[in-house]
Amino acid sequence: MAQAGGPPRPGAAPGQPCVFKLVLLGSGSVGKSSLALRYVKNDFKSILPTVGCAFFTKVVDLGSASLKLEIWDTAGQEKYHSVCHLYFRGANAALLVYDVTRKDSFLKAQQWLKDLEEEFRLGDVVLMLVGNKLDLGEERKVTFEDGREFAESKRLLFMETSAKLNHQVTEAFSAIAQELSQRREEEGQPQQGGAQLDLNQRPSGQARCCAR
Ligand SMILES: Nc1nc2c(ncn2[C@@H]2O[C@H](COP(=O)(O)OP(=O)(O)OP(=O)(O)O)[C@@H](O)[C@H]2O)c(=O)[nH]1
Repeated sequence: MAQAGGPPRPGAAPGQPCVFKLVLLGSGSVGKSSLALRYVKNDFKSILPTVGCAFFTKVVDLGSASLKLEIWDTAGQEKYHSVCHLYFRGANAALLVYDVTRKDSFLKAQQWLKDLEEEFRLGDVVLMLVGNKLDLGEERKVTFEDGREFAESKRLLFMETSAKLNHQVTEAFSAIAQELSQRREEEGQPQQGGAQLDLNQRPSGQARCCAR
């Protein structure tokens, strides 16, 4: 099980990409691990339910800059719910994942948003609602409009994906990375680490540049 506080964070050399923490949240079996696996390794296979949290990293090349995503894949089973709260501390972004064939998972994603509201000022975190298992369209219980309307009402990014068919998976993570990068630029922060880094200043919701 990954540690809630994250891996050790040695000081890194200037010129390294900024590091952003992204958490995957949602009910059990909605496809969080499959989305992470598809994105990081372009693979799809049978996966055991996550215990606690799994951890992936991916460097994203945005052309003008690159950034490193630390992807925290939390366990969706209800018995791990309270533990998951430990993992989203310090997150810069969250994917709220539901299964388009399961209404309960859509409602659970909404509940996760409420939990996040208690932990963060929502504007400080990039949030995306993701309806996964789009390939099971005939069994769909949550319409595209349901998802889009809820996302719009809460000012979330929104996408429907299929980890199985590799549909919109890279696009979803890339959209998050773009938004993180854009916000960073708007804050006037460098995209690469360097002299402006203040290692003592690490408020929640801010990217950590070269501090890892
Ligand atoms: N048809 C279809 N099945 C999927 C898709 N994504 C995941 N699955 C399947 O759904 C099941 C659960 O996937 P996981 O990725 O383990 O789901 P999870 O949300 O990480 O589950 P927990 O670890 O319990 O939180 C597995 O059998 C996957 O193969 C998809 O896009 N389409």
